[in-house]
Amino acid sequence: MTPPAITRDRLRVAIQKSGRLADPARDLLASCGLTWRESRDKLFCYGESLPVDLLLVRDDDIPGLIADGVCDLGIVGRNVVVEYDLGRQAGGAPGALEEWRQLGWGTCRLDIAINDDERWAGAEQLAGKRIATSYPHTLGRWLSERGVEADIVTLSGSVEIAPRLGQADLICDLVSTGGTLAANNLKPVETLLHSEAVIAGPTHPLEDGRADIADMLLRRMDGALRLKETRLLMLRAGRDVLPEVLGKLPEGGEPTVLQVDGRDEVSVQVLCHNAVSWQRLEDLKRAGAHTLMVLPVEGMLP
Ligand SMILES: Nc1ncnc2c1ncn2[C@@H]1O[C@H](COP(=O)(O)OP(=O)(O)OP(=O)(O)O)[C@@H](O)[C@H]1O
Ligand SMILES: O=P(O)(O)OC[C@H]1O[C@H](OP(=O)(O)OP(=O)(O)O)[C@H](O)[C@@H]1O
Ligand SMILES: [Mg+2]
Repeated sequence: MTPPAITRDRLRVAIQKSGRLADPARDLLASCGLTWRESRDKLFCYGESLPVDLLLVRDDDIPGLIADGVCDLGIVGRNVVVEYDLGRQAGGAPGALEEWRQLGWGTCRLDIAINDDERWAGAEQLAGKRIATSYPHTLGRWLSERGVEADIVTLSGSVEIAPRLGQADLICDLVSTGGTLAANNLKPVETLLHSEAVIAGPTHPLEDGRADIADMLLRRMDGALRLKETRLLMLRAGRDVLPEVLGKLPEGGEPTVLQVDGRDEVSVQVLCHNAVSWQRLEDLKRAGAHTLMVLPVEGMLP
């Protein structure tokens, strides 16, 4: 069903109310200059500094809210987006969502895992087996791509104990450290999906004033994501050792070299787009630099 055309002059972003993605999502939006006032039931945040409101929901509800046009964007795991769209497609509807940005955190995998003491010989051995999962559509696609017919047992949680309870022969679930699998005597054997948090949005561009607001938010987000890793490296050095010191700077950045008043010394500043290691600082010190400082960058306009 095509959602009705909705006209709004404020952008609405769905984020997880509580759980793994809740705090990083709020931190990211706050780093874009967003401030908000929370409703009494803590389900809605009214954007004060920008016309961007937040809806606080369970992560599973985020794709549907976007597809129905209730929200414009959402911060959610790729695993949830993919499962939702495959579910729609299984029902004959077109996919409704796209990844507008990849955020690089909330990373995990959707893996097939079997009992520790079993041998893995490939997907064919799953024929006729019962597989417990909360991702029936993603698993279904993977199996059908391999021509394997298995029995998918859909569970909403505690998937890892299904084999022990006799509900299933193996599982397909999210894995990060692998600790939960190991605690349940299971081992991962195949990865169906590599996931991370994403900005999910509709497949079509936004209309009315929301398009400009979304552009601005995404522009700020791109800047914030880039700045997160960016550091300003500052140091001092005698003019005589400057070539050696410059040779030890991280690659990429263009250093600014300033004369220090009344001394035969310079101050060097350079933007680094990756972490500056202790080893790097020691190398610079050995080359003759002193008073080295690495500072986070809060904001930047080119
Ligand atoms: N072990 C993990 N390590 C890292 N990221 C994970 C892990 N498990 C899940 N994730 C990612 O974080 C998202 C949210 O996980 P969380 O456990 O908070 O969800 P949930 O229990 O479904 O919460 P909700 O109550 O909102 O439905 C997952 O959809 C996935 O993208
Ligand atoms: O590989 P690990 O680091 O052990 O993480 C994997 C576990 O994390 C998630 O569950 P979560 O802890 O969110 O509990 P839930 O299943 O109740 O959501 C996932 O469903 C796995 O059970
Ligand atoms: Mg959920």
